[in-house]
Amino acid sequence: MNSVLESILDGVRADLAERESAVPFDEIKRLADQAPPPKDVKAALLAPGIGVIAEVKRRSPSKGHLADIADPAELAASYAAAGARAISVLTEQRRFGGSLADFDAVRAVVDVPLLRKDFIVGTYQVHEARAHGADIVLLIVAALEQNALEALLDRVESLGMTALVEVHTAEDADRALQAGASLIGINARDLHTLEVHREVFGRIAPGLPPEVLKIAESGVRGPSDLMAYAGAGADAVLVGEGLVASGDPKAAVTQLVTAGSHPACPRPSR
Ligand SMILES: O=P(O)(O)OC[C@@H](O)[C@@H](O)c1c[nH]c2ccccc12
Repeated sequence: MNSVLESILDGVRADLAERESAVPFDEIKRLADQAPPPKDVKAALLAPGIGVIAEVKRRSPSKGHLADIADPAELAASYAAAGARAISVLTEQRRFGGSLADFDAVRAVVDVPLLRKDFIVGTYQVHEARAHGADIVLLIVAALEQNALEALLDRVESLGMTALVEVHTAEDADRALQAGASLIGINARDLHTLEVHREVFGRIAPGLPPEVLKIAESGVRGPSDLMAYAGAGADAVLVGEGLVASGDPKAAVTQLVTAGSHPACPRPSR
């Protein structure tokens, strides 16, 4: 595993150990069982047009500070009002400045499916995501051994949620399919250099079966990037920086949603 990812995971494990001692596993499981049922994520993503998954993101390892988000709930409500199909909330604290408090604030005000965007390393975090009302959980292939990936995917599905399985390479994509992923995110950001290479999507997506839903992750600056990803077979795009650092996230997400539902926007064939 590469060192950027390894050091992020070290921090994630340390923070997780603290939460596990504050709220024991049995308790988080009980809270997960009491949460309102998860939403039908695939139905939301299969609606006509290319979907936009809009992200609440304060900072990133590559750029540092991205945006002062005083009120994540207000930002998320504006995403949903503009027609975002789903909302992603970073909950990793050390590198991305996110938190479960941000997630809760967003969950309280929006009805669209919510993605817990974090580095999931164990089952505790999956139940924790459900306890906080998550519908989608990110599983990053590069961060997990194959047996862990498979066990976590089963756990996510057994709680009625949907796993977004993130890949960076064709080898990752094979592992995701092997694990049974039906929603795959192709992340254009290189894990080693942290640079974005948008053409990665077009290299990997054609090798995925048509019934797999494909999300293009990272590097969407505006409608023309959305159109390009759509032309390469994306069902939806996941956008963070391009919204939060735009100065007017509501206008930026509206432009993307409009482009994604425009008749000229390419559609995946299935
Ligand atoms: O801000 P961008 O370039 O629009 O990227 C969004 C999203 O793809 C990115 O936040 C992301 C993709 N996979 C991740 C895994 C962990 C943390 C963050 C991410």
